[in-house]
Amino acid sequence: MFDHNDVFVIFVLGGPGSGKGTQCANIKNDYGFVHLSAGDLLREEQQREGSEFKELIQTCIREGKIVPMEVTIALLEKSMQEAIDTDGKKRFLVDGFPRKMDQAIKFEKMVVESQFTLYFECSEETLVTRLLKRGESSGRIDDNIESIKKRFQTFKDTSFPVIEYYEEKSKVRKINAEQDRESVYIDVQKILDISLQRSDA
Ligand SMILES: Nc1ncnc2c1ncn2[C@@H]1O[C@H](COP(=O)(O)OP(=O)(O)O)[C@@H](O)[C@H]1O
Ligand SMILES: O=c1ccn([C@@H]2O[C@H](COP(=O)(O)OP(=O)(O)O)[C@@H](O)[C@H]2O)c(=O)[nH]1
Repeated sequence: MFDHNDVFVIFVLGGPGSGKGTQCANIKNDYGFVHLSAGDLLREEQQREGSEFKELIQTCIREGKIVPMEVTIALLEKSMQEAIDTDGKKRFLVDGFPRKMDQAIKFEKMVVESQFTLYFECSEETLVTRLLKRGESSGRIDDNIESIKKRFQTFKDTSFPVIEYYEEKSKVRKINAEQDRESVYIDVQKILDISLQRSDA
């Protein structure tokens, strides 16, 4: 368990293809955050020789389902500890997580409380266009129309309630992710500049 006064975590949420990874790369560059994508960590674990979770992860990702939280939380916590041990880095973007209420509760109880959630809001029409385009080169088993529809359903039924939960606690910073990449990043920077100043104070 980390102390939230010492380890600073921002959750980055939004529908599939809303630009979470794209904007996290910008933030990592300019603000020195460690970027931890839950989806990337799961894909790495799925490729890892000897992993007992290979099939479970592959099936969940293809079907747009949420991998049981124990697996994802263990991967996130391990990566956080490694970043702290090797670089002394203590600011984390946790991208694409928590996607289910049980994950949110467990992570904040067992790992660290989040500062706030950046929420990239975008229409399904825009998301589907971006994901199909990404699918031309991503090689991802879930960037096809059948998986995309399932991922949208999971987002609405399972992940959106997490955003509502944090909204009730006034811990959501919403961004219009419909705009071009540069405009989205301008809005991201405005939010971060205000929030980081506050936390430095
Ligand atoms: N603002 C934007 N406008 C148009 N395309 C975008 C924008 N942001 C990201 N993309 C593209 O859309 C796809 C999904 O973005 P990505 O950052 O991978 O989203 P996520 O991590 O939320 O799934 C990628 O191919 C990315 O290059
Ligand atoms: O905490 C997480 C994050 C991701 N995933 C799985 O990984 C997939 C891809 O997630 P990622 O964030 O990489 O991509 P996105 O769908 O947001 O484009 C999801 O559909 C889930 O099946 C999961 O099970 N738990």
